[in-house]
Formats: sequence, C-alpha cells, structure tokens
Amino acid sequence: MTTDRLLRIAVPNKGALAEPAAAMLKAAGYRQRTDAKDLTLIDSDHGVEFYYLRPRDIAVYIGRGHLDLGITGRDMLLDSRAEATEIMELGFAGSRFLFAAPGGSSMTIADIEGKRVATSYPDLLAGYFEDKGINAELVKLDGAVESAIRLGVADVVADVVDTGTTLKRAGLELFGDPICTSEAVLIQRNNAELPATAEGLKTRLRSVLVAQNFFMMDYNVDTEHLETTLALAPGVEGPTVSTLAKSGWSAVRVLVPRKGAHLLMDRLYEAGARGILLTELAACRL
Ligand SMILES: Nc1ncnc2c1ncn2[C@@H]1O[C@H](COP(=O)(O)OP(=O)(O)OP(=O)(O)O)[C@@H](O)[C@H]1O
Ligand SMILES: O=P(O)(O)OC[C@H]1O[C@H](OP(=O)(O)OP(=O)(O)O)[C@H](O)[C@@H]1O
Ligand SMILES: [Mg+2]
Repeated sequence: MTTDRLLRIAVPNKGALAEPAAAMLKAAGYRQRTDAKDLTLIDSDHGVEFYYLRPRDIAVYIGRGHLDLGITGRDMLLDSRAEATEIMELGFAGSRFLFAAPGGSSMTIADIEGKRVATSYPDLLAGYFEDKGINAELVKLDGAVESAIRLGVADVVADVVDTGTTLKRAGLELFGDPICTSEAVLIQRNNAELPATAEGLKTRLRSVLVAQNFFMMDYNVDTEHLETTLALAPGVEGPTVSTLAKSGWSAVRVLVPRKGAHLLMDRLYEAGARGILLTELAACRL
C-alpha cells in the first residue's frame, strides 16, 4: 500500500454506463457500492475513493481538477468541452452519434442549413457545425430527443444510436456519417499529476480488458508441425512451448483473441494441432 492520498474516481451513477462501469471495477478487484443511494465508497485496501455522479457531470469534475480519474462516454467528454483527456477505451456503452430526419425525407448534411436541430449534446453539435460551416438552430433537450420532430420543436435530431430501435419507433431515418463514435472511456485532467495508485488502477483495468477479450489456448503438436501452428497463433508475448511426455510432441500454451477463436481452432487442427482447449481467463496482469 502506498502512503499517497486516496485516489478519487468518478463512476457513473445512472444510465447506460453505470452498471457496466461498476462491473468492470469489480472485475478489477475493487469494492463497489451495494446500495444505489450511496454517493461515495472508500476501498481502503486499494487507497481509492469512488464518487457516484451523473455521467454528464463527470468530465466537469475531472476537468476542474476535483477528482483524479473518471469513467464517462466519449460523446459526453466532447460535449462538456472540459479540460480532460481520454486515457483508455473501456469497451462498453458503444454508440454512434448521428443525424436523423423523418423516414423517406432522404436528407443530406447540406440540407441541415437553416434547420432546427434538437439534441442533448449541444456543444458537441455546435463544434461539428463550426467545422463544417453549417448554420443551424440548436434546440437543447434533456432526452427522448427522437420525439422532437413529431412534436414540432425541430426538423432534424442528432442523438445517440445503439441498435437504432428508438429511432425506428419514432419513424425516423438516419442520414450522414456519424458525428462521433463513442464508448465508455477513462478520463483524467489534461497534464494532471496523479497519485501512484493511478497506475495500479490503469493496469488492472487493462488486465480486465485482456481477460474479456482473450482466451487461454492449449494444444499438443508434433515437432514437424510445431512452427506452422506457432505462426498461426503467435500470442501476446509469445507462446510457451513445453515438452510432452509423448516423444516428438510439444505442449503449447498461448493467449488468443476471443474473436475468431473457433476459426483459429479449425486452422490449428488442420495444421496438425490436437487436444486443443480454450479456457476463460478469470483475471490477469500483462
Ligand atoms: N442505448 C445505448 N446503448 C449504448 N450506449 C448508450 C446507449 N444510450 C446511451 N449510451 C451511451 O452511454 C453514455 C451515457 O448515456 P446515458 O443515456 O446513460 O446518459 P444520460 O442520457 O445523461 O442519462 P439518462 O438517459 O439517464 O438521462 C453516453 O456515452 C452514450 O453514448
Ligand atoms: O439505438 P437504441 O438501441 O434504441 O438506443 C439509443 C437510445 O438510448 C438512449 O436513450 P436513453 O434510454 O438514455 O434515454 P434518453 O434519450 O432520455 O437519454 C439514447 O438517447 C437513444 O434514445
Ligand atoms: Mg440517455
């Protein structure tokens, strides 16, 4: 344990980020609140204090230097214009931020000129319009933006889209390229000096991502086919090759990306590997 002050971390208290953020911190070995009414929680074993805050406010606290690290959405960080930087992608709450208009209207970005655009991300959108030289009227709403056109308050909406179900239900169609592609990110204040415990937290979060995205693979292979199989699955730091009791055979252990793991098993089998096993990683430190 370090003698540094407690590391202060902002965790989303509600919405799409809250549950997966707490789950990721738990998977990294930290304590998390068990009562949704708790505003803070101290994990003294790790020298960390968690603050449960609205996701939209997190970049503000970090940018002003009142908290050390925070979990928020990239789109929210950009919209806040806070003096904070994204330091790690966390792999959940993936979304795109897109324009939509009534179904069948076949609008283009150029058609936005002079229109009323409803959004709950006004500064993100203002930045986009500035870059593109578009003049449009921003209508700031808190949520349920998809209803703004039907209710007559806007001609176009710009909103978070995941599956597209909400837009479809509102009879809207997407147009243009995404204004932003978002996911949950770990943020810190620009050029902040953090307690030493921050490095430990980052290492643990990175390790959770590896554990989530990789499998451990074991297989046996004879000497003739060893090199071919090693080339197919080179691993992260290189495979471990040990001698098998059966003469002329090796046992190989290697980390493989979860995505495509079954295809890789087929390829390794064709290349001579046998007894191929895939195992979940409970945790790791790389
Ligand atoms: N349906 C979704 N699927 C994936 N990510 C989403 C979804 N909705 C929102 N997000 C992402 O999660 C983050 C927080 O959005 P969320 O909707 O939880 O906040 P909010 O709108 O301020 O809160 P609330 O909806 O509770 O008022 C944003 O980065 C956003 O892109
Ligand atoms: O593409 P989908 O999978 O349908 O998800 C996108 C919807 O999810 C979010 O809504 P949320 O529930 O956060 O409500 P809000 O609009 O009030 O923020 C977002 O604002 C969209 O409305
Ligand atoms: Mg929302």
